[in-house]
Amino acid sequence: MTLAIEARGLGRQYRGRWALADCTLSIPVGRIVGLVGPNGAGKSTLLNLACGRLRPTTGSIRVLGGHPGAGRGQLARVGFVPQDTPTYARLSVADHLRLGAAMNPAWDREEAHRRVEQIGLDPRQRAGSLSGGQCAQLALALAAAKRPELLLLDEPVAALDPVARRAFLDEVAQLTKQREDRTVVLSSHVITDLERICDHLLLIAAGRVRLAGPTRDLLGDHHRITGARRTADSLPSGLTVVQESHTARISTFVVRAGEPLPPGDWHTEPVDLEDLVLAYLSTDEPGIAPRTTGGVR
Ligand SMILES: Nc1ncnc2c1ncn2[C@@H]1O[C@H](COP(=O)(O)OP(=O)(O)OP(=O)(O)O)[C@@H](O)[C@H]1O
Repeated sequence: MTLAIEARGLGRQYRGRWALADCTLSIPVGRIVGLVGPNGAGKSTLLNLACGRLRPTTGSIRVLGGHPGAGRGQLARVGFVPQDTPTYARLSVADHLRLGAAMNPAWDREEAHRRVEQIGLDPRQRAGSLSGGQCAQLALALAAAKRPELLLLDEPVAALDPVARRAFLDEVAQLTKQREDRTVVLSSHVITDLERICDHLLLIAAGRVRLAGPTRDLLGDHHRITGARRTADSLPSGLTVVQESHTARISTFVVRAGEPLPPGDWHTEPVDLEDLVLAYLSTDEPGIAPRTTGGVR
């Protein structure tokens, strides 16, 4: 099976400091991947490694079976919109479309014009006079019209107003419906946005992969347990305790379980994506990691 992204022991240093370390992951083609993590976690670094703008310090990364950025063929298969959505200030919107058409063999002219019209941009307007949100939308329209097999979007909706954001996310979902071998990776801090469209989660914290997999499986595996105050050791064995909190009388745990939890004197409920991400990020302090229970089942 060809993977959209496959990394083995991938690491990247900036001036001797690790931005990403020992990153091993596999992302199948055809997924919409939500890339999440706190500020400075290494998300942009990973996306830059995947498109070939950065080279690894250690390990390897393959994208659609090839080396990132290796030659025109590979570049044509991958679209990347960085966080700062670069456009050419002195060129007009129409110039950008012409440039896109000249540089991309699979350019979809109709799609590009449709998007620019939909966004309401004046083709004669120079990019330098567009608002931040309009610039971001132009960059996204260009990336989509390139019709890449893998689209990497670094916080694409951060600058968009709520209506534009919703429309954009719907368009991203459409992109993968149009072509089932198309993969989209988008980073965002707004988990509810990701929850709407993503079917795969990649959670990075402090330069390391903390959680990865199909969202449905991850949500099915995790539960919130609430009951009378107790220690994690009194829970059934084999659970991974991701997060725990206690009041004087009540204990709450977010746990990962490979199979359904046995009945007990506690209340069990599912978690949503935001609960899950926050639970993993709550264990982000050095030395605190999820642990496995060893109690009697
Ligand atoms: N060009 C650079 N030179 C030095 N350090 C860098 C450089 N780019 C990133 N870093 C550092 O690498 C780490 C990871 O940064 P990165 O931009 O990948 O994080 P991020 O998860 O995308 O963050 P954010 O959510 O804030 O955009 C941070 O500590 C950052 O300061």
